[in-house]
Amino acid sequence: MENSGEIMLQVEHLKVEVGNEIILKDVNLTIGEGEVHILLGPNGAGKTTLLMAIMGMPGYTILDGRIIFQEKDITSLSVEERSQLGIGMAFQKMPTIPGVQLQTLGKLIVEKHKNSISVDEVSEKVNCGSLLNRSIGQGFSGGEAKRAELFQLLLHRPMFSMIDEPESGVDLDNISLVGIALQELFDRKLVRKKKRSGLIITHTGFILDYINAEMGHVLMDGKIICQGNPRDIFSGIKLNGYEACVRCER
Ligand SMILES: Nc1ncnc2c1ncn2[C@@H]1O[C@H](COP(=O)(O)OP(=O)(O)OP(=O)(O)O)[C@@H](O)[C@H]1O
Repeated sequence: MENSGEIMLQVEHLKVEVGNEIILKDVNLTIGEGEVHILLGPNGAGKTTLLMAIMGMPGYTILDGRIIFQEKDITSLSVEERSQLGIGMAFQKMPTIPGVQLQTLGKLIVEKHKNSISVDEVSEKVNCGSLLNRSIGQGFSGGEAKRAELFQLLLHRPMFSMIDEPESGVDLDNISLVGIALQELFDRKLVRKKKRSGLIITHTGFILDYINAEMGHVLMDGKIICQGNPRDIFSGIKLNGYEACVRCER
């Protein structure tokens, strides 16, 4: 992946409240065009909160700071407006929509985005064929829900994709499918040289075997306390735990 030097997303001094608790205190993050960044941090650190706040989900109140996407201040825009600008997300827990089949949603996304790629083509990539005529999310196992989320994201192909723990609940047979699908999502050669970017939460680092991520960030205590080469950060954490990140604070 190349970086043209243009900034895709900038998060400045972000302070976010969820359910009367301040979860993010002062988050700063810059992601360039064509870059994929990895977000690490212990359970409860606020990784999902950061993604939800960038997406503009209700319940994630921004008390201070700004979110700039492709030079536009999106801090007060709705989820729909952010989605129209090119921000998309695969959630950690898939929402359930009884009565709406996954393939119906897939076809709507294809129509809306006038994609050349078909529902069947994408469902094959993430092994979703058997889920297409089921209600979205209803009774899906953890791994099925994760693959269905990626199915929607691959059809949507946003300029900026956020993915919350793509590996969680996915079995060993399907994990390489997920890795390859994400590799393709960020492959600019396949998308008319558009420099798509992403932010991926991972606990296992599996995605680093598939995507040459530019940067890793560690979120702890409501702030990004460490950033750098994702592989170095990940192996440091594996060896010494997140407490070593607090001491390191590079
Ligand atoms: N509605 C809520 N009310 C109160 N606290 C909340 C609410 N939603 C989330 N939290 C708290 O916010 C903190 C951050 O949660 P978040 O899901 O962002 O963490 P995370 O880093 O993604 O964790 P994990 O690695 O376990 O997925 C947690 O302590 C969580 O309990």
